Amino acid sequence: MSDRPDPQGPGTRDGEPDDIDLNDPDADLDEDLDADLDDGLDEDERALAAGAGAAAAVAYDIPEGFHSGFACFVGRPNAGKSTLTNAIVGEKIAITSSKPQTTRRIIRGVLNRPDAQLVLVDTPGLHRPRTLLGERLNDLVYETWAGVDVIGVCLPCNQRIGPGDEFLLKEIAELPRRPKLVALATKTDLVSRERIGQHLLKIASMEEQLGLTWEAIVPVSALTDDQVDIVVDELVALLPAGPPLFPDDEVTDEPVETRIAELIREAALEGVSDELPHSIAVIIDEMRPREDRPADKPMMDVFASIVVERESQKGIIIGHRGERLKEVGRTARLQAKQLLGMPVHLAIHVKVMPDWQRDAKYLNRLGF
Ligand SMILES: Nc1nc2c(ncn2[C@@H]2O[C@H](COP(=O)(O)OP(=O)(O)OP(=O)(O)O)[C@@H](O)[C@H]2O)c(=O)[nH]1
Repeated sequence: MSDRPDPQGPGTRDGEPDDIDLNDPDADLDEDLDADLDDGLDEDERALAAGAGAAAAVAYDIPEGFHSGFACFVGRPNAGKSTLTNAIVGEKIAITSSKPQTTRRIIRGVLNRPDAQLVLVDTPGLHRPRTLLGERLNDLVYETWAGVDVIGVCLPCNQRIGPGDEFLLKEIAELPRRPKLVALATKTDLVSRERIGQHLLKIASMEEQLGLTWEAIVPVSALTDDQVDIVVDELVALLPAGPPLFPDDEVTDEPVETRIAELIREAALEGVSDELPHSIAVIIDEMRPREDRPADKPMMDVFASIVVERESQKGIIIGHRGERLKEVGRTARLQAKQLLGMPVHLAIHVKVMPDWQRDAKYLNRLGF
């Protein structure tokens, strides 16, 4: 797993952004802070985790028979991969959205158990590339598949298995080093037991049809938390023996700026349609603790940009009299507050990077 460049960083603002301050800066100031801000990592552990990344084993007392490794979920757009990742890790790490193909980044979630550490990687969906962004995302997917120990193939019960699923599995079957495969019949809450049964039979028949082997076939609903624990058991059982790869108090190695950017993008995606979801990216321009705050009442200033591809899209994001952008800001601010454990002052600009999905310079700047 290679560490990708951090897309965030101060000083990236340019152009003539729209600047709408969405905050009532004092709204949160008097609330008691109940979150513990100390993440428990000492400097050495932090350096190890940040510098050496996944390759580094962290020195702990490792019980006999400990297993660790990487798993990822694949499946057609909207198959429920991100939702399942979140259900397993138990904290919101990957954004979920009803829009297909909104997962763009690789995000690792780390599940720690006494006997094992499971590192989950969330990938973009594989699709026919129409832009440079599409090509780069596909490369990222193949790279991820080649590096994991187990792939959970998500086949939603409420949709027939079709050419898209078969294409995906053929691609996996052709990998030079094929990870172990587990079939996951997702979204069981949406269909009858009879339909689940038929779906499982169809999944089983794919072994022969495509020349692959399922190590397990598990029906699961991430939404109602039905059988999520069984999915974890099956994935863990397929990991190689080895020490933990990350400190055991770390849920994800995503930089906090990236997580906040994703929260803003998720809020911005709510209620937009057609091509717009794919045109939205978010940059954190700057994030710094407010200076004049008492030590026991810290506050974070976050300056972010929502990037779109065309002027007309800017208007949609901002909405009538800025109402839509205000709502995006409010939603994202509350979630960022929860994530950081302190009040957040969030200022969002909307700016246009014309056709950024096709422009190498913009893509580099956005971290793709
Ligand atoms: N009823 C039901 N809905 C689910 C379940 N899992 C996911 N969903 C919904 O399905 C939609 C897509 O879920 P995601 O987890 O974003 O799907 P994804 O496979 O990561 O999608 P992409 O990012 O497009 O690849 C969302 O509206 C989820 O709420 C489930 O177990 N049951």
